[in-house]
Amino acid sequence: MEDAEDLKAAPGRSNAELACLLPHPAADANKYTRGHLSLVVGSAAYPGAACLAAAAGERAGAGYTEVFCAGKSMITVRGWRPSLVVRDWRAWKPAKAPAPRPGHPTACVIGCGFDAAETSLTSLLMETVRGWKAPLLIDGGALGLIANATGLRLARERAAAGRATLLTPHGGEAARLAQGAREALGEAEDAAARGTRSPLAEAAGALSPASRATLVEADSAPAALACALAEAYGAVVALKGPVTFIASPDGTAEVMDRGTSALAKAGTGDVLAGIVGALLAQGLSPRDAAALGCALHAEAGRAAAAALTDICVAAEDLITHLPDAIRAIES
Ligand SMILES: NC(=O)C1=CN([C@@H]2O[C@H](COP(=O)(O)OP(=O)(O)OC[C@H]3O[C@@H](n4cnc5c(N)ncnc54)[C@H](O)[C@@H]3O)[C@@H](O)[C@H]2O)[C@@H](O)CC1
Ligand SMILES: Nc1ncnc2c1ncn2[C@@H]1O[C@H](COP(=O)(O)OP(=O)(O)O)[C@@H](O)[C@H]1O
Repeated sequence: MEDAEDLKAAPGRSNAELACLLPHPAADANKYTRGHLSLVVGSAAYPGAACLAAAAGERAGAGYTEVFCAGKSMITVRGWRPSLVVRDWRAWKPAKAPAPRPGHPTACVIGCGFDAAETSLTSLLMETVRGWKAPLLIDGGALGLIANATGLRLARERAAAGRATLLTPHGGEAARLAQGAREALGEAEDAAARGTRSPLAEAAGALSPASRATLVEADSAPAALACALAEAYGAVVALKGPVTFIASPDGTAEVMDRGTSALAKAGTGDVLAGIVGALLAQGLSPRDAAALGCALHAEAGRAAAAALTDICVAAEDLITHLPDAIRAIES
């Protein structure tokens, strides 16, 4: 990896490059071949996040959209959109799900509407990080729950097993992930001082000096922070903000700067997670799913602002205007 000062994210992709990735259904498609999206979302405190992420995922092309949520959230999610398949999250068994097979892509989104203070959700998350074989997108409150030495170790074990992970933090969540990586570095140093061998110590030892420096600093630039988190957690990281940086564990990064401040409203991140998760569930790589999903989200924000003004846009409007975003990218 380059020195932190030298880090340059590649410019955003062109419409032509993105249009090639759009997952139009094949003539012989059925709901299973189009992609199965499982969302583990929506605690009792935040049923709305489940509604937004799931509806966005369905609209972004997933053939079968299944929501696992708190029992108290089920009625809200069912009432919001009858086409969603809604289950209690006690029925979520990530390790028992079949491995993805050719022609039947699948992915999971976890964390929209999790409360990071709700530690009872930690086992649900860690079981998923450990057991879910297909691509996994971690968002919202789940990012706070994975931001520790155990979470980092499990994320790295997924990467070592060839299982894809995508993290979608906002600035506050990215700061927590960096704190978790610092905790892991500290534990690794303690283990090294004791002469104990541990996977965490080896992982921390292998971290590039640039990433180490970025994680230790309090105010790292977002591009460098996205790259350092990607390397530390072994995941693609889309660090959201007025400009979004998409970084991969190999040290490459790209910018997505199509957004609008009309997007600065509660729930727009849940919509993004649903869109990107649906693209993963339709077989795109994490890097391509993040690049296309973030661009579609931003274009939907622009289309919604054109129709409604940049004052009036709310998260639901992005779902309504997703077709305009697809047309903008195809034009
Ligand atoms: N309708 C709903 O049900 C909604 C549920 N949501 C869910 O609420 C949970 C908590 O998410 P929150 O983001 O509100 O709370 P967080 O606990 O993640 O964020 C709280 C703190 O993080 C920092 N922060 C937040 N956004 C930031 C940003 N964009 N840039 C820099 N720092 C930032 C601020 O210091 C803020 O006080 C998540 O699981 C999320 O999915 C939210 O997405 C809002 C909508
Ligand atoms: N000023 C801005 N300009 C462009 N995009 C923005 C701006 N503010 C927020 N966004 C986008 O809106 C989304 C907000 O996500 P997030 O903070 O996770 O919201 P929430 O947690 O409420 O769902 C991100 O995709 C982010 O890039």
